[in-house]
Amino acid sequence: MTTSATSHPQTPHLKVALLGAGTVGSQVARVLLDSKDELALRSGVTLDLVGVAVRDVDAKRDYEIPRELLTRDADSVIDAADIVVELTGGIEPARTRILRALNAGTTVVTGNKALLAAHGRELQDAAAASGSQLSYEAAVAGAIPIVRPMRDSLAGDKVTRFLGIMNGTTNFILDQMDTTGAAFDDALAEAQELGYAEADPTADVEGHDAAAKAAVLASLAFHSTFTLDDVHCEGITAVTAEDVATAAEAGYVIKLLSVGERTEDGVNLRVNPVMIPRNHVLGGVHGAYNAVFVEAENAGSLMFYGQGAGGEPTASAVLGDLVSAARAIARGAEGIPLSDHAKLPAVSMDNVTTRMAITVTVKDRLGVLAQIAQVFADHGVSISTMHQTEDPKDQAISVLRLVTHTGRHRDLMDTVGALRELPVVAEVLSVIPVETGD
Ligand SMILES: NC(=O)C1=CN([C@@H]2O[C@H](COP(=O)(O)OP(=O)(O)OC[C@H]3O[C@@H](n4cnc5c(N)ncnc54)[C@H](O)[C@@H]3O)[C@@H](O)[C@H]2O)C=CC1
Ligand SMILES: N[C@@H](CC=O)C(=O)O
Ligand code: NA
Repeated sequence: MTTSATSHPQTPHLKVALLGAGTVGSQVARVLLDSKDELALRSGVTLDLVGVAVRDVDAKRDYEIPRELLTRDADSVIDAADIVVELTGGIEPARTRILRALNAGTTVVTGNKALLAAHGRELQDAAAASGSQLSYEAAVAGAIPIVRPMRDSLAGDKVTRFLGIMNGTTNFILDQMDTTGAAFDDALAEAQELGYAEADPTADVEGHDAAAKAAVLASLAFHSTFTLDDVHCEGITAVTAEDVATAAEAGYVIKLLSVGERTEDGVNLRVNPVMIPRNHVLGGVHGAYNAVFVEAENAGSLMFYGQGAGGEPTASAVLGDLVSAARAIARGAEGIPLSDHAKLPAVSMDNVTTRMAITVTVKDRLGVLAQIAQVFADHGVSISTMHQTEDPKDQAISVLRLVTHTGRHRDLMDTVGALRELPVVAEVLSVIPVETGD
């Protein structure tokens, strides 16, 4: 930290190094450079962007960063900085670079949920050992303040559950399929164009990004360490236009939900596509918007809503962390070590209770419905509604749409397994949990 630079002599100056100048990084650079005076007045600290480490200094960027700031030498800018902002993504070299900064006592701000969900504990320990700060508001639900409220505002409460829409790309795709009838691939291409998707959008559509966020948020909510492997994860690639249309006919909409739920034995973490009533508050979360509900013993229900992806919204979260970290450094404060003292284990899906919408095609024979009903009864699963239509392509086949009453996940999946084995069942077309909002 210095106080000698010329433009803002009255405030302490901090050197900021930026790693990565893509969708989010270029917007962070824009705010740091274009709003430097305003940020200094607001925070009492002048943030000097001293270097931007990139792979290609000549690449075209959303915001033109002065050429003299760009470098391919990440280590030099890290070593020269008071605060390092990591926005390159992925595990390596991001992990090594962040550790280099933290081990040297340098504050780090990152949006890298993939890294945090894999090596979060290692990074927290490095920060604790050197007294440096590690902040990552952008890593969960983009612009929405949720990491800080979970870490600080709810530190005196006991969180019992969070659930929400935490991936902008998949919400955008599902919303486009629902509202415009767009094809999956076209909606994904548009989400990529708008800067919502990860560098490899497989992470979005397979649910890994939402699962990483669930692990990061759960670690804070339940004072334990969870990784990506602890999250039951199903993406949206198996969701068809027919599923979306069928859900719509029944007054439902399909959303990719991320849930962290305290149980008797630990914490269940899951990400999967779920049918929710169209008039449910999560049914009204459109485009790349995200929403997170949190339930805590004393606070009751809380809801957080906002833009979950995109360069500018995500830059807002990064800048919030930056200003906050700068203020702490200026006061001489160290980072706050994050404890995982509760050490709650991740528990499997087996005992999670849910309702399930199951669509099967059956051979249209006498007694087929009785056979189907028997399979459900054998597994202790009760059917709530059943709707039979003729397959327009084949009159010998019927399409059966069933919705169950609430049952244990394991019983429901065993039922589906038994249906697959039943000779009268031609195909199990889809199996989607139903959230009733009760
Ligand atoms: N795009 C979004 O809406 C959000 C992104 N994030 C996270 O923010 C981070 C950045 O995301 P985006 O800006 O969207 O990604 P991006 O792919 O647009 O930008 C990453 C940039 O880093 C550069 N880069 C990659 N490896 C590098 C290396 N080894 N050295 C120097 N530069 C390197 C790439 O060339 C690219 O320009 C990721 O961790 C992502 O998960 C978090 C919240 C929202
Ligand atoms: N790819 C992510 C970006 C924000 O975290 C998403 O679509 O939500
Ligand atoms: Na956030």
